[in-house]
Amino acid sequence: MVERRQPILVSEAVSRVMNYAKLGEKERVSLTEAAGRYLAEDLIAAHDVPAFDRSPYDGFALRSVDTQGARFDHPITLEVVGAIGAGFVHKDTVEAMQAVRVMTGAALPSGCDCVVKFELTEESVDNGKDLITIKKPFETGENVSFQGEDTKKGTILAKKGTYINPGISALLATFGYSEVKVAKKPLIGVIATGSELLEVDQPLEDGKIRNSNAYMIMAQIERAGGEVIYFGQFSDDFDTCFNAVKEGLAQVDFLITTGGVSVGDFDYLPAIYEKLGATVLFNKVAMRPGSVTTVASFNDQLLFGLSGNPSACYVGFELFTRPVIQTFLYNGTPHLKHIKALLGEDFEKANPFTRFIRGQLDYDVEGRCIVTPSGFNKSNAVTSLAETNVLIVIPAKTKNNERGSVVDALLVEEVQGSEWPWDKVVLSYR
Ligand SMILES: Nc1nc2c(c(=O)[nH]1)N[C@H]1C(S)=C(S)[C@@H](COP(=O)(O)OP(=O)(O)OC[C@H]3O[C@@H](n4cnc5c(N)ncnc54)[C@H](O)[C@@H]3O)O[C@H]1N2
Ligand code: MOO
Ligand SMILES: [Mg+2]
Repeated sequence: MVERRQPILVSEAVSRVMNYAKLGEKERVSLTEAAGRYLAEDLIAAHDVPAFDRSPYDGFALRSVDTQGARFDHPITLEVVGAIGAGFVHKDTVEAMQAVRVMTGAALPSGCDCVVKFELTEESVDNGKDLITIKKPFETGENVSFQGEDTKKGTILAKKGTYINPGISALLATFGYSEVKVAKKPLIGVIATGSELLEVDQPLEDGKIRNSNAYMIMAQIERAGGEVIYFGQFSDDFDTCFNAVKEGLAQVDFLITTGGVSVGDFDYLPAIYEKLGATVLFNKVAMRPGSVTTVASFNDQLLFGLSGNPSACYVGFELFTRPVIQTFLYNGTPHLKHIKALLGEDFEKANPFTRFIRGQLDYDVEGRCIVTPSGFNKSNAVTSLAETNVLIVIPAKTKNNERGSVVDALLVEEVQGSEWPWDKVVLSYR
């Protein structure tokens, strides 16, 4: 007799998995290696930026008070008493009717309170003295980049768990971090099961397919911020798969398998969990694709039994594995980014389960988000995944969802994500 599985709501399944999510360790890496990693500590401004008042232009620093009354027909003349490029400091205090030639980024000489661009001055030499004339008045503070105008010492600039994008790298360098404390990447093992699987470089044979899921999952792990250890593909043989899972588990933080989780004669994962003594958190979720997704816990590890069907495997990873990886990396918003969007075409099919349709996000001329299903969208589809950057949520039992209607959508390529989208995203029903 075939086993009858009891489906649970997607939100309930995610919450069961998240009960086992854990924070990872920290490690120090060089600033160069930190790009693309996640901060393990808040990034706090160690000093004001800029750290001193400076010139934003190539020109002359002077005292605004000296320019009062200057007009086109009544120019005033100042003596140029020094010249500094960026990186240098003019040592004397500038006195009345004096100016200092300053380049962009140079510290504002003491006594000066404004900068006049070269283009607004006329230069001359008289009796060996360098002079400039100015034909309009300037205000105090004009053309000055003030100390702390970019940020003040002590400001929290990025929270721990933030993805280190090029801007964060610039900030880390600004504050002198030659080494950065980042979240250690979780090590995630990948095992593909199935006697039908050919290696990628093997020619096609009758009844066989190339193993695409392993490569898809490895790329998903990397996109989610994890590190992959690939254990290979194994035929549907209980002992072979059991040993692969057992040995794999000993080396990783989390383990993903693909295939063999349903009720078929050669679907050995349920029996493997049993022999291992793992606790199955669920083995049926009210979602399509990916209803067979099974997650089990073993000691403090999680085993993700993703479906063999490519689209189901993809969706299972994004909904259940991604937030666990992102939590490990200290991201407080570990789930897929949730948005509301307009459906780009009619979607007629109804399903007893909530559907996560692979689609593409685009913007119309008014700037609205439009999400459109990507072609062939069955659970066993592989081609539609190539153009997927969003999962469109179609509520259970609804049909004739019309083009232009507002739907929930989850962005798979957005780094920072959502905190807990499931209260807002429509729930699944049996
Ligand atoms: N009687 C029932 N049959 C099935 C049910 C059910 O509830 N009752 N569920 C169906 C659903 S839903 C799905 S999804 C699949 C899940 O199957 P498994 O996770 O057990 O995966 P397999 O049986 O091993 O393979 C399914 C399918 O995927 C292909 N596959 C497997 N591995 C890979 C890979 N690495 N790369 C690419 N493609 C892969 C495999 O050849 C099969 O075509 O079960 C339904 N059946
Ligand atoms: O798990 Mo299956 O994908 O619902 O088709
Ligand atoms: Mg199967």
